[in-house]
Amino acid sequence: LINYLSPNYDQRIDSIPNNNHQTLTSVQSFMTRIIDRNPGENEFHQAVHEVAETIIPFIHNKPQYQKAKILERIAEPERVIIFRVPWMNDQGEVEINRGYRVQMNSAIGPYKGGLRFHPSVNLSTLKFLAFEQIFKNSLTQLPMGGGKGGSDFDPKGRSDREVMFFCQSFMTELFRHISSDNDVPAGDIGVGAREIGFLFGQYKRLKNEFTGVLTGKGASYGGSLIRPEATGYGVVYFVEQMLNQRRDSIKGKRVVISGSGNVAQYTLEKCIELGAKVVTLSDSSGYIYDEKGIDAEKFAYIMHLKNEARGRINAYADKFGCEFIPGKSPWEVPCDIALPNATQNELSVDDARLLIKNGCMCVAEGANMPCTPEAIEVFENNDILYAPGKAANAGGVAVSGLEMSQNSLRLSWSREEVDKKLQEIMFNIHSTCLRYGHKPDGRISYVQGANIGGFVRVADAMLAQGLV
Ligand SMILES: NC(=O)C1=CN([C@@H]2O[C@H](COP(=O)(O)OP(=O)(O)OC[C@H]3O[C@@H](n4cnc5c(N)ncnc54)[C@H](O)[C@@H]3O)[C@@H](O)[C@H]2O)C=CC1
Ligand SMILES: O=C(O)CCC(=O)C(=O)O
Repeated sequence: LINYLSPNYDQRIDSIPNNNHQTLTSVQSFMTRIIDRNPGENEFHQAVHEVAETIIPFIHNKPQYQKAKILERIAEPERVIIFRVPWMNDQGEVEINRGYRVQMNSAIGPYKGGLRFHPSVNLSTLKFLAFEQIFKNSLTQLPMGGGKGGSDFDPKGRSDREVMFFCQSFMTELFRHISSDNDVPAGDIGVGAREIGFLFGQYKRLKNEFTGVLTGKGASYGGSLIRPEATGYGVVYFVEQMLNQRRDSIKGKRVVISGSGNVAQYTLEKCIELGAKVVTLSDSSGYIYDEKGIDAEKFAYIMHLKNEARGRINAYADKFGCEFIPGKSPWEVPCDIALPNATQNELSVDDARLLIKNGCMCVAEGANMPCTPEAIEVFENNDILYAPGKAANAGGVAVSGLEMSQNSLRLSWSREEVDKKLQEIMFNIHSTCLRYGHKPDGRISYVQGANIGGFVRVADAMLAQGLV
């Protein structure tokens, strides 16, 4: 618990409406219970604490939510499935991984959220992601509950054949727990178009039916146009909304991006399109720094490098003659806007201070929970435009929701239609953040706005549905 209580915690919590010492005590006792019930799950504690800090003051004078223990119930998964995934590698050896699906909350729709294949995957990571997903999905205003799943399988360095065998074995257990009306997985780290294709093929074979049970499918078999682009584009649409609040825009801004996967790629593309200069990308080996800026031609190379050749980011530096900084994150590079798009807790309090010192004025999370709680506190205390992932990166799951609608209708909408809906959804999420994010001093906290805006809809649905 101490980890999450930073030195000026009292001061920070005092700035929230309806707050008093009782509120602080309530957050502490709530978190003590969460930590006792979920020992060792640090990422989950971190995600729940960030939400509790804003929701407990909000429900202070709302006895209906307190009496029904809505927050306590939201922090308890409805169901967790853990299973063995045996498969055979190219050398003919048996390998065993662990598969998971966390079905967190279905108050407003079927469980919805991605699958992550990465060696770091464990229950704590997936519970934090599934918990975040509840609020994010609610903010989209689409009928989607919260879920997340995955495996400690590492697709890196595996042949297509090995990835296919793994996906088939994973789905051979998962298929009995999901369906288009009860749980609809999608991609996340390590799960892209290739993996979704293999997973969908096996589901169809086992169930003998063609349904929209996964999103992020290829366009030729029911996928929505713009779904691959949606998370990254949505991040940039959200940044543009935040900057507009200050009568500013992204055009001409210097942008630092971490990651080079799906979210980073399409964030980069939209930044280029809107006239920003992106100077970095990264992967787990380090970052590239291209002072000239990454243009459309270089973007095409990255798409090939990461999605087809499946190479490392230093190949970009070799090809275009720029710097590669091994083992480091790009936050030391001066910028106007920082977009952490790789993974959780990749941006520390020291990184946050350095970014501000170097002139950064806006941070939006393409990744889930990439900034540590202490880094977020520094951003908010310094009046940096800071958008949490559950608001800024909601475009991906929003277009997944639109893919589900198209599958149900057995129709497909044009790129323009989907992109227009995506822009509207990001605009509405931004408005929701403004509506619920006002602090007593007149400033906007996007953290507070996103948490409360996401909570209300789920909480009201839970109240209406009784004690389930
Ligand atoms: N794909 C989607 O639609 C959505 C993804 N997200 C989040 O965005 C983030 C990135 O996901 P994707 O781009 O989909 O995955 P991806 O697998 O396409 O790319 C992940 C990127 O992060 C980097 N990375 C992973 N672990 C790292 C580490 N420990 N240190 C440094 N770099 C690391 C990888 O090298 C890669 O560049 C994740 O936090 C994910 O949960 C959020 C919303 C939707
Ligand atoms: O598109 C989806 O269902 C999942 C997206 C996702 O995993 C996320 O928003 O973090």
